[in-house]
Amino acid sequence: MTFDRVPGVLGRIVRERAQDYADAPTDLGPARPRPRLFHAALAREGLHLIAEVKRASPSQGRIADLDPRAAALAYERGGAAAVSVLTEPRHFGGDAQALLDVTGALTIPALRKDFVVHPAMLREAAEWGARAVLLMVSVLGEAVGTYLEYAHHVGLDALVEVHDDAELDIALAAGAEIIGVNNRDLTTLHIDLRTAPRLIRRARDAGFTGLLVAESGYSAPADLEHVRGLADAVLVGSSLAASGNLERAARDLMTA
Ligand SMILES: O=C(O)c1ccccc1NCC(=O)[C@H](O)[C@H](O)COP(=O)(O)O
Repeated sequence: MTFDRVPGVLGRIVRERAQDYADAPTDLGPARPRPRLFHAALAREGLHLIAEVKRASPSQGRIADLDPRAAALAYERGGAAAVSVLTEPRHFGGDAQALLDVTGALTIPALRKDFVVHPAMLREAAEWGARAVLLMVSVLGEAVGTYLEYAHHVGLDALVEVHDDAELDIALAAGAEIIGVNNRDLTTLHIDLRTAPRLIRRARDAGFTGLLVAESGYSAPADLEHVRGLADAVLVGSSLAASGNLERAARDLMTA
């Protein structure tokens, strides 16, 4: 699979990741049971927080020198239902050890947040203790259905991310159980908080009965009013990571 058609910053990142995994074996190993712990954490009544361990990003540069384990434990104490851990090294300051440190310490489930371009990344995520992976329709296109099967094979839930109507149609056709709508256009890095509520309504109108996650750009309780009663969860990184007190920031953000 080549990624020449993926534009902008995102294109650069995914081509780098494809190069990183160019020689990795495609074998997923034996099938593992899927306990659906990430799904279960978000499926209860109400709006849940997926708090992200995010040390840097293309839009913000350096955010905070977080210790991943301490950060994730603070998020857990602050009421997060799940954590997202970046493992992309060049632009987000992530690595395998960050995920291993988090999954070794937490009781809530962890999502491996990376730019999945190769089946080996799913096998790794399972081996490193993640309960879910991010699959981006903007990167994988129609192949997201195949990657969804790979994720399930290794026992992982998948957060299938979309940003526009065409990507949502692909996620629905692929049989996604959890769809994330990213408010951030990953080509321009522009954030529009109207994107998630619009596409979430569209998914429900199309008969989608799975879980819906609103992603990116949330920093205050008032921001969440756009998605309260619509989304099952919000995925928040930069504002929490930069707060200086992750436990309190997580708790304060979700207080209606
Ligand atoms: O965050 C970025 O600048 C970025 C740039 C290019 C590709 C992906 C990027 N971020 C991934 C995400 O969408 C976020 O990490 C996640 O949704 C949390 O967003 P935020 O709360 O705005 O940090």
